[in-house]
Amino acid sequence: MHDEALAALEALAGSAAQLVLSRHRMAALGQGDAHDAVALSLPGRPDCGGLRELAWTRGASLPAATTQAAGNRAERAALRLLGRAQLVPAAVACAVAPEHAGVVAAEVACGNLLAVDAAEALRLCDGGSGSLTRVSEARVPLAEAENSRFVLFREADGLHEHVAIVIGDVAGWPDAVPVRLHSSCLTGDLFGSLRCDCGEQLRRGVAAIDAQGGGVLLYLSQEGRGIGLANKLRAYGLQDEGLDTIDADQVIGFSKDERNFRIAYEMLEQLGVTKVKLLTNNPGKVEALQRAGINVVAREAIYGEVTAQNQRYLQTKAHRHGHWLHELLGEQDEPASTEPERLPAPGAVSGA
Ligand SMILES: Nc1nc2c(ncn2[C@@H]2O[C@H](COP(=O)(O)OP(=O)(O)OP(=O)(O)O)[C@@H](O)[C@H]2O)c(=O)[nH]1
Ligand SMILES: [Zn+2]
Repeated sequence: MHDEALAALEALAGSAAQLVLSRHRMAALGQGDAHDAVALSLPGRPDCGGLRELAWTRGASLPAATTQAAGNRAERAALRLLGRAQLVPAAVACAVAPEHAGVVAAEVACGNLLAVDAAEALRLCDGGSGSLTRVSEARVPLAEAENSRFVLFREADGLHEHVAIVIGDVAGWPDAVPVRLHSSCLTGDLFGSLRCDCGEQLRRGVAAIDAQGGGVLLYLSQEGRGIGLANKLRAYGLQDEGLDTIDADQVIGFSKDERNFRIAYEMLEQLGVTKVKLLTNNPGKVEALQRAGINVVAREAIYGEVTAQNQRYLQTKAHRHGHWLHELLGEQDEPASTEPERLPAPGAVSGA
């Protein structure tokens, strides 16, 4: 947005613009315990540069005399839509003054403005059953698993496509199907970035599933733990200034993990897979699948290499995300076992 657009918006609505920020951005601004969305009324007439600084710049602070209120449903929906589009979750909002309602309605009627119903937007962002369509599939032999099929699923609004790589024949599998949920990482998966362990985990995951006679790898369009590549690169810049992976995401307005693994449940359901052995170090993936109703009977570790460049990232995942990486990092407070852990039945997981 630029200053003329901001002025035009205020003139059309007949009210001063507010800045709507997420709870995580508010925490980064030193305002804990905020609502999911917070509407800020700023003193003076801030320009777009000032708003942008408050939205995602490190070290910014709220001007004195700023007042804040819990975001209403439209403001919450705006942040959810921005997050879904993997943009920075910060919105400029103007309430339409009663005497401007007619002009705004006319602009909507002639197509200059798009009216979006907040409740519908929230429903869309929440996904839910039936939101995935199985679109197409083909045999794609892989170096690590020759007998592979790619099955593509598309979300209802077409923004995201996810691929199930089905290795071998999983229909009618007698026991738990080996499954890996892998969130996309362009830098690591495709280019072998040393900042993370994703590329190795991807290839080792495919090889491990093949070695076990078959299974499914879900390649999920959730770049940067769901914040998108643009924001992941912003977060990398902040990490280069000294922040860890969680604090960097918070500066841009995101939680420590923006992914929703319900999509994985729906893909498995459509593939007829209900009982799985999960290849992961992430307790959140186990919990999410259990909660959705998948029977996760075992969990197997899947490691990449620790490098000088990714060590801090992996340590943060172990210490702040609670990932099972202590053995990999040579930290002895986790049972050292190469056997799959036995897991409790769905419903028995605490907090599920
Ligand atoms: N926001 C953010 N995302 C990152 C960063 N480094 C890697 N990622 C993303 O983190 C995700 C890692 O995905 P996975 O390998 O499926 O998952 P995981 O949660 O580490 O769990 P595992 O199953 O144990 O591998 C990918 O989407 C990467 O793009 C980072 O510094 N910031
Ligand atoms: Zn990665």
